[in-house]
Amino acid sequence: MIPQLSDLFATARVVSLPLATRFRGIDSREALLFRGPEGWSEFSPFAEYDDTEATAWLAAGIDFAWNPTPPLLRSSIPVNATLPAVAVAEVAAVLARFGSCRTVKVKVAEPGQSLADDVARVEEVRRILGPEGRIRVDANGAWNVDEAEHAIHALASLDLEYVEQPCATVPELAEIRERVKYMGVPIAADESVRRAVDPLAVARAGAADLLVIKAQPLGGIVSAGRIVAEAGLPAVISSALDTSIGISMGLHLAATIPRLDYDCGLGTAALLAADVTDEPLLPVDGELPVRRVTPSPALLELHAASAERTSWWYARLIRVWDELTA
Ligand SMILES: O=C(O)CCC(=O)c1ccccc1C(=O)O
Ligand SMILES: [Mg+2]
Repeated sequence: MIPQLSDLFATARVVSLPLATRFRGIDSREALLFRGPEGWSEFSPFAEYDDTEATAWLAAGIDFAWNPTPPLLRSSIPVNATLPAVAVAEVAAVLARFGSCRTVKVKVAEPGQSLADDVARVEEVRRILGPEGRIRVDANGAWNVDEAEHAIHALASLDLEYVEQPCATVPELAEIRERVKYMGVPIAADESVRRAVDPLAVARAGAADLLVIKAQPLGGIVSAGRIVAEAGLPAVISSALDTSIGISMGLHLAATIPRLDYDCGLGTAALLAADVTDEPLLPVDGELPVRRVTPSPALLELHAASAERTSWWYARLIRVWDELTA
């Protein structure tokens, strides 16, 4: 069931949360929050996404607010720390925000940086985690196949759990996966799932060993859960740098997945310098509890987006709701 626009606007609030560390080229994260019969939910497609792409994000937000979740199979979710492409000198301080996580996802291939920067950053993470720590890297599709092969050769001695979206396209993923198979480095697909016309194409092509699954871009808990089941590959449930309310949606998705073989990328509230709740979903001993989140009125007020940005989000909500109900 899709609520009326007036039902959404009855509780809608737009917030702008400062980031502790620049991430994906942004210093603050905007989100539209609203409440339904099941509780608070989030609509936060990135600003540059068009209305068609944002439609799945709204379907997800509505689903989490209006529909009961499927049965929850666990009450706590192991999570990784997420390290933006910061300088070596900043690595320890950023990781400290996540508490003691055994797994770190390191952003690599940042525009304007070199492979040497990536190697130095991953070396520093390995030094801090020790040999038992699990390190995965995420290139956000920035390498071509040769660059990916070169980079994986340079990073492999640091012991990689997997490489997330080394290249942009499914055929490139298939090619790099074949080239590094002999090294035992698995390939994960993220953008090739959440931004693809067909999220199952990458699995069908045999182009990835595992999938990164995000609740909002994949249309919500039920829809994302179906994709995981049909893909038949291990899934890492991750955030889209959501507020604690969006993280809560991801945690509920993670709790419904029959098998969770990898730590989930849901620790990202630690990258925010402020949140909408007095009890943010920050990892403790590498875990997060599966629970809903209610924002604090004072924090909604304190972090309210400007009038101009609020109008922008309201207009976007109207357009995307129109597209969703068309
Ligand atoms: O997976 C994680 O550790 C955190 C989520 C994350 O990295 C992310 C957050 C916002 C936008 C894109 C991405 C990404 O995985 O590429
Ligand atoms: Mg990714």
